[in-house]
Amino acid sequence: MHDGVVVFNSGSSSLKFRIYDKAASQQATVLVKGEIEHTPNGARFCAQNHDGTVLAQEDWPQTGLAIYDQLFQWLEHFTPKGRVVAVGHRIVHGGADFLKPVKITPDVLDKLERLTPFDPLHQQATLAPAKAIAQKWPGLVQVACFDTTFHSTIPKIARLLPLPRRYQAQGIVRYGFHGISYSYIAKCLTQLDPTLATGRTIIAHLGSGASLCALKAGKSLETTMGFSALDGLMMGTRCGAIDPGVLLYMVQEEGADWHTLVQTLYHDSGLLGVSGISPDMRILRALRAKNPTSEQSARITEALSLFVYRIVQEIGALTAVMGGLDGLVFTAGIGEHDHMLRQEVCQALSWAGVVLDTTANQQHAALISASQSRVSVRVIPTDEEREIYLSTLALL
Ligand SMILES: Nc1ncnc2c1ncn2[C@@H]1O[C@H](COP(=O)(O)OP(=O)(O)O)[C@@H](O)[C@H]1O
Ligand SMILES: CC(=O)OP(=O)(O)O
Ligand SMILES: [Mg+2]
Repeated sequence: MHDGVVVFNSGSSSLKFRIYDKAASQQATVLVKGEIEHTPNGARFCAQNHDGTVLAQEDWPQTGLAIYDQLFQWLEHFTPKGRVVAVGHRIVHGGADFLKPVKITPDVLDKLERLTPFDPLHQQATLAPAKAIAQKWPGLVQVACFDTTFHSTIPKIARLLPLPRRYQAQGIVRYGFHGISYSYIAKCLTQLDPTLATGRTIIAHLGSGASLCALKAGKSLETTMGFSALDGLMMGTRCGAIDPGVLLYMVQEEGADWHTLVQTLYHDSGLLGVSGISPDMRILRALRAKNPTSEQSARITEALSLFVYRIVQEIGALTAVMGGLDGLVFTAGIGEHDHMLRQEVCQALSWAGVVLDTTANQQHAALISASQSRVSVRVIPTDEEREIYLSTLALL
């Protein structure tokens, strides 16, 4: 009989979950892993055994909170022999109060809920499984791990926003996100490439949400997301950093209220907004390949070019902050799988001494820079679930 630790990693386009074998402790042995991808008609659910055997592959009509009932039913059905001893969660915003993982209590839940205005897209969504479990199994130990934790090393001056001081007192400062992923990659680098781990490396977490982290001597020195997960790079449905004058225009000329702004900036912009088709890189690439000369493909090309342009621009800014660049790591859905995107970014970085090994890149090799490249370029699949598991274990 195995004691299991369940991990939930809610992202903006998916909910990834894992059951770890607690008996294997630090080895982080996965018993079951699965994912719920949000689709326009509901959700696509899949789960696999530790050996890759498919346990389920289903389309669910449920959306929102109803997904958790369905998922818990599946998990309960699957784990009657075992015992779940703890659940670890990715929570996006820890604010100023939560600087490291904590056990979830009603008071902690309450404080985290109050950070919802800081991140209307994720905070409620990442708290939802924790709240549902607290209701269903009130005695079960739950641990919150935060995207913001890894960035607590960012210098004070880089945290400040040049606004009137009263906003700083309200917590309106820069936090940074995707820190669970960056923490995992930083640890991988110490094993894979100690020179990069102690040098100046940019990690590009390019998924549905996207950001860059300037890692200097293993610590976060700067990152492209700031106060909220809306800042920085262009993303699947988010615009990233834009001139605040545009918001003033929307308010004044279109009468946009808070709801309209949230919808436009978080949900209707980015790759989706510019292509007018989809936020999903796989869909955009496939449509363009099918009919390269269509008007639709021209819009897709423009969206992809802007996506690359913003990454290159921000890599330039982070390189300046670090005083140079020794390494570049691609990770998350797009970073791990889209070799064309990596090639375009690397080509635009030849000024920084990046030379790509195109064959290694097409094969998604671990090291994709050529031997003469001044900058080592790597692809490291992220594993936020493992990071959450180990933090949860540490608090048990
Ligand atoms: N094989 C692939 N090729 C290109 N892009 C991909 C591929 N697989 C996933 N993606 C991109 O990655 C995104 C999901 O990334 P992920 O890191 O899982 O996001 P999140 O954790 O925010 O849900 C998808 O929306 C899609 O754009
Ligand atoms: C912080 C953030 O943008 O997360 P995600 O990539 O899951 O949307
Ligand atoms: Mg993610």
